Order: sequence, then C-alpha cells, then structure tokens
Amino acid sequence: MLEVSDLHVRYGKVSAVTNIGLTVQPGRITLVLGANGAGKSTTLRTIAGLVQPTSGKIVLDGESLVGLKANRVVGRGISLVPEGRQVFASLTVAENLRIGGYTSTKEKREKNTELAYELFPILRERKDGPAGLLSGGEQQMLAFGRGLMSDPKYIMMDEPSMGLAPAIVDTVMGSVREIADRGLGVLMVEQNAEAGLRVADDVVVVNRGESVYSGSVEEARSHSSVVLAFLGEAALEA
Ligand SMILES: Nc1ncnc2c1ncn2[C@@H]1O[C@H](COP(=O)(O)OP(=O)(O)OP(=O)(O)O)[C@@H](O)[C@H]1O
Repeated sequence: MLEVSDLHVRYGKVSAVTNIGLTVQPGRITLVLGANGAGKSTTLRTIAGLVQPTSGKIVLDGESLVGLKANRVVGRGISLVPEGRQVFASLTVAENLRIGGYTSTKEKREKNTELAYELFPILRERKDGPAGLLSGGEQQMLAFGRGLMSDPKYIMMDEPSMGLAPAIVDTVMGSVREIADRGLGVLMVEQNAEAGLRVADDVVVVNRGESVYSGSVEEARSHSSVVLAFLGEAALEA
C-alpha cells in the first residue's frame, strides 16, 4: 500500500500543499479531484521524488520514500505519467518506450514493451515512426506505456484525459482500469471528474492544498457536496 499523510510542500514562500493524506491499494484506482492550483500535481511530483516535502509521510509497503531522489523512487516501484505527456517528438515510439525502461532489466523491458503494445495496438503499428507524428490521444497512450516500462507496482497519472476527444478518453480510462485489474495501484489526478469516477474505486477531494474528503466512489456519489462540486446538480438527481 502507498500511504501519504499530513503532507506539506512549499515552493519558496508559496505553500502548495498544506495537509494532504491519501492511500492507494494494489489493484485499485484512487482518483484525486480538485480545482486548478489545489495542489494535485505537486502531490504527485512529491511522491515521485521530484519535489521534497517540508513535512509529512510518504510510505510504500511500510518503508518511507521521503528524501529519495526520483530515480530511486522509480526503483522502488512507483512511476509518474506527467501532465502534458512530454514524449520525445523526434525519437521513435519504440525509443520513447525504451527510455522509460532504462532502469529495468532487458527481460522486464521486453515484457513491458509487449504490455504497452497489447494495451495500445496503435503503438505497435507506429513503433518505428517519430512520436511527434502521433495524435494527442496516441501520445497519451505512449506516455502511459512509457510509465509502465519501469515495471512499477504503482503508477501515477496526471490528467490523462487533458485535451482528448471523448472517445479517446474512454480508451485511455479503459486502459487505466485494465492496469489496475492486473494488480497495479493507480493514483490518478483528473479534471474530468465524470470520466475519472467511471473507472476509479476511491476518491480524494483536495481544496487549497488540503484533502477535505476521501471515500469510495460509491460513497462520494451519495455525498451531495462532492457531487455538486464536481458533477453538477443533474448528477445528484440521476
Ligand atoms: N514550480 C512552482 N513554483 C512555484 N509555485 C508553484 C510551482 N508549481 C505549482 N505552484 C503553485 O502551487 C500551487 C499548487 O499547484 P499544483 O500545480 O500542484 O496544483 P494542481 O491542483 O495540480 O493544479 P492544476 O490542475 O492547475 O495543475 C499553486 O498555487 C501553484 O501556483
């Protein structure tokens, strides 16, 4: 289990995260909802070791991750698929995947390349072409595949639906669910609450750097303030 408690993060004088707690279980998807600037991306970046917390706990299967550099966090089995995809446009699809597996053994790289191609057959078709020629949706699939290459136990996804057409959002969300069903723990930040709630198991709501609600998706759906804030009145009546 991945457990974050009482997390505080500052960028100089700016407090980005003031009290965030969440858990992610193997085989389950924890969805993080919250307004722009609430501290969602900072939380993921801090777990990933890209930013150091000012205080708080980040514990993976009983061991603290606080203070570890990003490459060590990857080595412990946590991978981040960043917002905005950030694929290497001039490299091929296959080369982008290989980069994600640079810490892995050859055997694991081959296994996870196959997994990425199995989840997203279009990547296999385009494997020798430049990633920059992929559509936005295909680039998101590639970023997702690249995140799997380090053979993670937990994968964090920062707004995977951003800028994608609804049909592609469904494909990406379906793959997030499939990965969880294969046993990975998923921590997903998503502005598209509807799409996220369709596949998630647990929800954490973040407001101005603090987690203010956490519970199962079922509970969240019956919690009127959560529904009203993220889904609108129509969803409450449904
Ligand atoms: N590199 C940085 N330097 C200074 N302040 C930052 C930096 N990154 C984020 N912040 C600030 O920290 C706060 C939280 O930002 P963060 O990006 O984590 O929020 P978010 O919930 O992910 O929002 P969004 O959905 O817009 O990405 C905001 O006030 C933001 O302006």
